[in-house]
Amino acid sequence: MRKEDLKLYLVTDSDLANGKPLAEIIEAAIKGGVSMVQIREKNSTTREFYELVMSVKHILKVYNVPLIVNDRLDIALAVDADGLHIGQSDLPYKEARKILGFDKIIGLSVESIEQAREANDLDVDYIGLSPVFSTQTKSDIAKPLGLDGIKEIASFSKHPCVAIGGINKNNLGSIIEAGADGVALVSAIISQEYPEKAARELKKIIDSIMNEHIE
Ligand SMILES: Cc1ncc(COP(=O)(O)OP(=O)(O)O)c(N)n1
Ligand SMILES: Cc1ncsc1CCOP(=O)(O)O
Ligand SMILES: [Mg+2]
Repeated sequence: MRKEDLKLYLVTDSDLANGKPLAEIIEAAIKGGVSMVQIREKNSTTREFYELVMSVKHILKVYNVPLIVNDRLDIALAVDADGLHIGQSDLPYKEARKILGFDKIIGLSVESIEQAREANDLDVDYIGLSPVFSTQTKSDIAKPLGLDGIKEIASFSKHPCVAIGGINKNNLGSIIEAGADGVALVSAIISQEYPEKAARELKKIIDSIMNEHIE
């Protein structure tokens, strides 16, 4: 995985898609600049989750965008996904790595400074700083890390960092300024009438801030 893949990371939730097919939203979002996609289904059966991933897999392949499965190692294996995202209550990282091997991407959520320090002892591919702000999209969230939390974690973490939770076009710039390598979003893309336009707008903000820092 390249660090750049984390820049604009789409996390899906078909319950928030207003009835639109997820494949359509994903393709539009990729055209707008999404660089990585995680399929996250909290209210689906195993079969539905599997079939959903299979139905979008070819799109990600065509655009060469990594496909990550949330929570479910079995589904990640069954669909031969590029990787798996796990949190602090999911399968332990070491077990997931043993089964998936080092060719696959494994992302781990950290919900505190302490967990981010512990993650420095693991060879995860990236960490998800979760949540940065409060959000309606996920009910069981930890206390928001805020921009200060992102700044602190980015200063010592040896892993690429992607922030998640309550991110939109108005606060995204401050997260990149705080040192995150990217942002992961659900509603700011999935629930929009024009996901391509929404993604393009978000990508433009990220690029303008990152380019400022290079110059
Ligand atoms: C990129 C990214 N970061 C954090 C999370 C949250 O994972 P987790 O804490 O396991 O919560 P659920 O998503 O499983 O509800 C994520 N999914 N993606
Ligand atoms: C999956 C997840 N993990 C932490 S917050 C969150 C939901 C983010 O959704 P949104 O981008 O709509 O706030
Ligand atoms: Mg999880």
